[in-house]
Amino acid sequence: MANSWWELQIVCDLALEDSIFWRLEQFGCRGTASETKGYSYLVRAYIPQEQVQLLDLAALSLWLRQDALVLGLPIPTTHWHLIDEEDWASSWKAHWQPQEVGDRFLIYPAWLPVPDQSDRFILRLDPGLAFGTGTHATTQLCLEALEMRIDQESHDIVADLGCGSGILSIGAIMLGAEKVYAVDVDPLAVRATRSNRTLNRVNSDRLIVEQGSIDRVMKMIDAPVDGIVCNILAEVIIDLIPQISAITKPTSWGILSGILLDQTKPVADLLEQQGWTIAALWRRQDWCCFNIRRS
Ligand SMILES: C[S@@+](CC[C@H](N)C(=O)[O-])C[C@H]1O[C@@H](n2cnc3c(N)ncnc32)[C@H](O)[C@@H]1O
Repeated sequence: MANSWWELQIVCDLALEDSIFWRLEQFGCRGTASETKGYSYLVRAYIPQEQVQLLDLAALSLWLRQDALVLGLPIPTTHWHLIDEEDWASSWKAHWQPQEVGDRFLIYPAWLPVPDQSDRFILRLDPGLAFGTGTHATTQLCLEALEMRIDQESHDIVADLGCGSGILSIGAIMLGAEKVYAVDVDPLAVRATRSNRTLNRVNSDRLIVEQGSIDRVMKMIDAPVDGIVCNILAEVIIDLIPQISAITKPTSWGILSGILLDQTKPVADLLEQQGWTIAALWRRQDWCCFNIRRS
């Protein structure tokens, strides 16, 4: 079958959602969707056929079982089958619906007709193969934190590290950021952010997107930024913190998400060593989001 995808179906206890999403992301899954099935939860995830062997899928299933055992939760069942590209797109799209996030945003799948009126910012997205549909707690925490940080008067210049679909960059622009520098190591994320920029009619002078990480941002900017938003995993964030400090100024703020509850201490310790104040620590499910500032 040309351009085939593995569709993984995992039936699990609701409390396992976070650890399963984390495993699937680590494994390289490109799209995920979930729905409640009675007292259980059905997670669907997709990965290109050529990227994994059957043995890899068996190993993933084992990790998911072990995670559940460690957490003392019922063991999830994992099934997989091949589907073609067209079925992948329609299957995943059928499960993703518009969603209100925070007080200001309505995240809207690109393929649905836009409502005539809304008192929210309609953030249209086709994430393609990139992460960032707004359904994940870590993304929601960032959008809500951006609502608190940015307004039309603040004229903030922002860096979005690990932009995925571009959801946070576009959200920041809608709230009033003057300019956003967005980077991602994944070329598919860069492509998705650029096409979502067009979809939301954001000028390419205001949202500058390049492949890379914070060292790329250092080359893109001509002065330190006012704010940083970074929704990656704790291990990556820890590596990035010294460079984040280097591209910010004494009045800058930061929003760091994607950090599991039991990973907060090393992140907090390093931030404090680097002269950051932790203004607030928000939690949703097992995920935490640091709202930080320099002064
Ligand atoms: C959890 S997704 C976040 C996507 C989007 N910002 C959101 O909040 O929904 C993390 C993204 O970071 C990217 N990434 C991982 N390590 C990175 C690094 N060292 N520098 C830049 N991007 C990175 C991944 O490719 C992925 O697109």
